[in-house]
Amino acid sequence: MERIAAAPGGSLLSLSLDLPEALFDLARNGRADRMWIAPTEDFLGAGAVPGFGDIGVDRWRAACRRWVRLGAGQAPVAFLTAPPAPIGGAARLSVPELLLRRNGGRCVLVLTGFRDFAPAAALARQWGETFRALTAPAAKETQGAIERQEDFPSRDEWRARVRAATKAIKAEKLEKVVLARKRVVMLHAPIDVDALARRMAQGCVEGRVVKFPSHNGCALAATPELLAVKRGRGLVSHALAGTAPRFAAPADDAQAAENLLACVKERREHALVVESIAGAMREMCDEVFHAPEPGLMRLPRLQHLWTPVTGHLRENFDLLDAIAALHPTPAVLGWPKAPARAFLRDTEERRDGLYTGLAGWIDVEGDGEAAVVLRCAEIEGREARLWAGGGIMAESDPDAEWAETELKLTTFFDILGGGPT
Ligand SMILES: C=C(O[C@@H]1C=C(C(=O)O)C=C[C@H]1O)C(=O)O
Repeated sequence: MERIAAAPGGSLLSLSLDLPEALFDLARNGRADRMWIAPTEDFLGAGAVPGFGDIGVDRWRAACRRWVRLGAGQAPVAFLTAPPAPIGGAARLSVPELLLRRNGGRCVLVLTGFRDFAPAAALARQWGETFRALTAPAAKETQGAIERQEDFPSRDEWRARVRAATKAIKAEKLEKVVLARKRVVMLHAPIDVDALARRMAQGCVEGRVVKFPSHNGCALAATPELLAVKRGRGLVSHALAGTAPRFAAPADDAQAAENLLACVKERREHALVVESIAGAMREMCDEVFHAPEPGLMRLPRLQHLWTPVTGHLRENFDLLDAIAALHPTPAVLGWPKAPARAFLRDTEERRDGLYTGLAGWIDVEGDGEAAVVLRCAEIEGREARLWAGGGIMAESDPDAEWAETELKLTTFFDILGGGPT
C-alpha cells in the first residue's frame, strides 16, 4: 500500500503476486470475463481498468511506456480482439483489473489500476471486490437439452451461394473466397458459458479455448489456428487451410490424409495462404522461413494442411504490427483480399460475434499470441449461434463444402449436446 501510494499519478499501476495453485483453480471455476486456456499457458481476466476497457493500439503503446510495475515481476497483459475477416483491421485492447496467469507451474495474480488522486486504499478495495466476484461459488451447472436448431443459409441457398462464388472465380474476379454459414441452436435453459468453457478445455486438442465478450453476448471457441505468436523477436504465423475428414479405421484415415496432401485444389488453396502470410512477414521480418511442403494438423473430426511460417521481427515492429499486416489471411477471407471482401459484401454474408476475428493477449514487453476465432459460437441466453466456413475455389462442389462445414460445426455442436462427443 505504501509503494502504491508513492507511485506517480497519471499512469497505470500493476501489482503482481504469486498465487497458490488452489486459488488459481478456484478462480478458474469462477466467472472470468475473458479466458485463454492453452496447453502451455492459461490466462483469466476479470473486470477492466476504467477508461482502458476498449482502447486502440496507440493508447496501449503510450500506456506501456509509463506503466508502474510492483511485485513479483510478471508482465501485465491486455486482452486483444480484431473484427471478423470481411472487416479485418486493427486490434482493440482491454486491460483487465485482475489477471491470473499460469505458465511453467507458476501462478501469478496481476492487479492493475489507474493511479490517480484517489487514496491507494480505494484501488485495493476495488481489486478485492473484483477478486471476490471472480471467485464467488458458481451456480449449479445446468445444461439444457436442445429445443430447436436452424441453418442459415438453408442447404439450397448454400448451393446457390457456392455456385455464385465458383462463377465469380471462373470469371477471374478472384481466386478464392471463404463462405461461411451459421447454425442457430436454442436450448431449453440459459447456457452456462463458463461451465461449457471448462468442459471444452478438458478435452481440447484444438489448441486453445477462448472466451471473450462480444457485441451481443459472448464468443466461445476451441480454435486450432494461431495467426501470430511473438516471443522476443521471434514471430510465427500458422497457415491452416485445406481440409479432410478423419476416419475411425486407421487405413481409411491414412488414405484421407494421403488424398488431402495430393489434392491439387487443396494444395493450391493452402499455398495461397502460405504465400500471403510469408509475403506480409517479409515486410516486417528477416529470415522468413517455411517448409516447402505442408504438414498435417490432425483434430478429432478433421485434418488440415498446416504450414508454420517463422521470422525475426525487425526493430520497430511488434505483435500489433504483425496482426495489422496479417489479419485476415486468405484462410478466412479469400484471395485476392479486395475482391473477396467485395464478394462477401455484395452477397451480404454477415458474421456474428468474433467468428474469423481474432482473440489474444499481449504483455507490456510486446510478447503475445493472437488466435483466429474458429470452431466457435456466439452465446446469448439460451441461444448459441455456431459458425463454420470453407475456402471456395473454382472446382469446389457445393455439397462437399456443406459436408466440410458440417464437420467443422460438430466441434462445438457436440459439446452443446447435439451429437457424439
Ligand atoms: C473457416 C474455417 O476454417 C478455415 C478454413 C479451412 C479450409 O477451408 O480448409 C481450414 C481451416 C481454417 O483456416 C472454419 O473453421 O470455419
